[in-house]
Amino acid sequence: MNSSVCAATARVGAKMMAAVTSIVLILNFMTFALIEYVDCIRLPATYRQAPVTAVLTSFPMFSFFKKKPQEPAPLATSPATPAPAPEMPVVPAPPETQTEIVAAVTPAEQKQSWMARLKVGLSKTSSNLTTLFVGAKIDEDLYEELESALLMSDAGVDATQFLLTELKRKVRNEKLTEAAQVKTALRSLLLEMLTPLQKPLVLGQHQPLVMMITGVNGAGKTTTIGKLAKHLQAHHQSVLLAAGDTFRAAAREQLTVWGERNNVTVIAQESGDPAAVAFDAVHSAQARGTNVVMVDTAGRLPTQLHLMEELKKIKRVIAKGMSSAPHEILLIIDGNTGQNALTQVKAFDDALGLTGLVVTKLDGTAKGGVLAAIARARPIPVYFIGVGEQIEDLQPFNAQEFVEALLG
Ligand SMILES: Nc1nc2c(ncn2[C@@H]2O[C@H](COP(=O)(O)OP(=O)(O)OP(=O)(O)O)[C@@H](O)[C@H]2O)c(=O)[nH]1
Repeated sequence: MNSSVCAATARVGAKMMAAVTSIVLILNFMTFALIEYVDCIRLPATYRQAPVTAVLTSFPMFSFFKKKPQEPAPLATSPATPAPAPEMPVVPAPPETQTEIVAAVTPAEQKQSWMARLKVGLSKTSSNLTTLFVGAKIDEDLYEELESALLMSDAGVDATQFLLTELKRKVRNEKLTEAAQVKTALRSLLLEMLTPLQKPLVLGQHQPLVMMITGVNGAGKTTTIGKLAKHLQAHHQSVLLAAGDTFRAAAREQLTVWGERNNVTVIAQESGDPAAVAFDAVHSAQARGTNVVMVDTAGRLPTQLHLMEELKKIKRVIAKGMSSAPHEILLIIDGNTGQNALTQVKAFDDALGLTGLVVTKLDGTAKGGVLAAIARARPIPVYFIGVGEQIEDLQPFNAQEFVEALLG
């Protein structure tokens, strides 16, 4: 009897303990939830949305350029917290602060995927060039096939003839007997030809470094500006953009909104005078101590002479704002335009005195040979080549990598 009373009491006690423990747990949970809620409503709305904003801004920005902004963007915008504008004299940066944008910053895996994409981009030319050496005899037929392959790769008549003549000479002088040896000889000739185009964009020589970005419509100017701005920021350079494409509807707004999202100041004006926008941008960069100014310009054909005159005017007006500027005048070339790209290089160089080229879209139907044509006719440095729309798809031009992608 006593033992059964004890057991019953123990069971009742255990149930009571469990009930008390549950109540305490529920109370704890409610208190914790209440504290979280109170904390949460005390935070500013923007902070609570921060993760969402971060996700949005971490998306590739390039598709964004072609989208219309949801709301009209303000004209001259700065990053969310505008940098103070100290009155800074314009002095050249000391040499030790000079830096080059080089591919060395690319991590190994990224480098591999870049090479893979470059190879895919140039695969058409590469397969045309490499298959003709397989099991071939060194004779006129081989040279004729090589001539066709080079012409089809957009190398143009002059570069093709030059390569063939030099190759025949090499074969004779070095007494080459195997097709594979001829291929190796071609590889070294191409490398010799393209190496002079490999020059890095040097930063830190001017404060600010002023770059004018030009090109025909749709060549990839705005996209390249976006990618370059990111590269420059990665090299610890502050960047200011001048929305000098006052022609294409919404170009200014797109650049402005992109600038806001990426903490890059954008100078824009309603006036529609690109030279005035560029002038303002240079002054603003001097006042803020910004490292690099990139002046976007509207796309134009070299045959539109009045528009080419407008470019010359932008250049002159920039020089009024800073006598040594513009320090870089870049032409953006669509790699798919074949020999027409060479015509563009010549025309823009004659009008402006180009300092560098960026060849975009080498991932499409591009054949790559146009670089050989440029090397022969106008060896202007190719600072960057692009194989896609992501930031990492724009990389400094490296002749060795390029030849490897073409000839394996
Ligand atoms: N596949 C590929 N597309 C690219 C590359 N670079 C740019 N593009 C695309 O090319 C199109 C034109 O690029 P934009 O940067 O707008 O060209 P733009 O020269 O500023 O054009 P306009 O302002 O009209 O003169 C866009 O759809 C870009 O996403 C590239 O390397 N590869």
